[in-house]
Amino acid sequence: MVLAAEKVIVPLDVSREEDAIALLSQLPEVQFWKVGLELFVSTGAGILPTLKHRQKRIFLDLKFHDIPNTVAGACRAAGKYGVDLLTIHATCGRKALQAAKTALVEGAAEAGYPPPKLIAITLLTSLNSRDLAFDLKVPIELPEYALQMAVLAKESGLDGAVCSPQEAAQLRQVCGDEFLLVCPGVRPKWAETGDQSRTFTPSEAIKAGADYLVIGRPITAATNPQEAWAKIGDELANI
Ligand SMILES: O=C(O)c1cc(=O)[nH]c(=O)n1[C@@H]1O[C@H](COP(=O)(O)O)[C@@H](O)[C@H]1O
Repeated sequence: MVLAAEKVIVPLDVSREEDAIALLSQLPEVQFWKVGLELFVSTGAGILPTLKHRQKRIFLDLKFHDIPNTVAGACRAAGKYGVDLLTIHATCGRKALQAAKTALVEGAAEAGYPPPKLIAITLLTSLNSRDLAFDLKVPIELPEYALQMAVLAKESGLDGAVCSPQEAAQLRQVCGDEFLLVCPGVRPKWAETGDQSRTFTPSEAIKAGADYLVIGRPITAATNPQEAWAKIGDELANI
């Protein structure tokens, strides 16, 4: 039996802090929340102390992508927030990933926090094989590309990767049990796919080896978010 509260991260993809706080209140069972670009760019870091005050875990998903010196500076600053997870694109390259990890650990230590886990975006779950081949001009198969990005992250000292659940089993096999796999692109059978391309259902994603599932709109855009959360909870409880 898998508990949704231990496995599901819900993104606060809203532009107003009051809407984010309304979601926290509507979904008290959710323990792990994601703060991403929309909320952070709209309102700044103000939501983070609110989440900490409520003893929630925080995934700060700012998807850094820059040169080593710049990502290191951003990671040092992010480490001071006391978050649990932080994202960077694997395509920053080895030197930037290594510098980011070092700076993140130092920043957290300076603020008296344990080191957050730094996880690498392998290939956004909205992209498909055609996008990769024809637009991004990457001449290798999509699963192999995602795997190589995860291997780069692991070799660079990162703690895990963000991947589609469709690639989770292969990444788990190659990167090992300690490597954290966080999977967006999760859609219950009853939910719309929207802009996600590489999806699995919650139970398929867990069975494939995901440590955490990021599930947003199927819950947060539902007419009744509490009911949607409960349905996902039932699906996971029956694995
Ligand atoms: O880093 C992420 O969390 C992320 C990576 C990725 O490849 N795909 C992806 O959808 N995400 C995030 O996961 C969330 C998915 O939300 P829904 O599509 O509403 O379930 C969004 O907040 C995205 O920013």
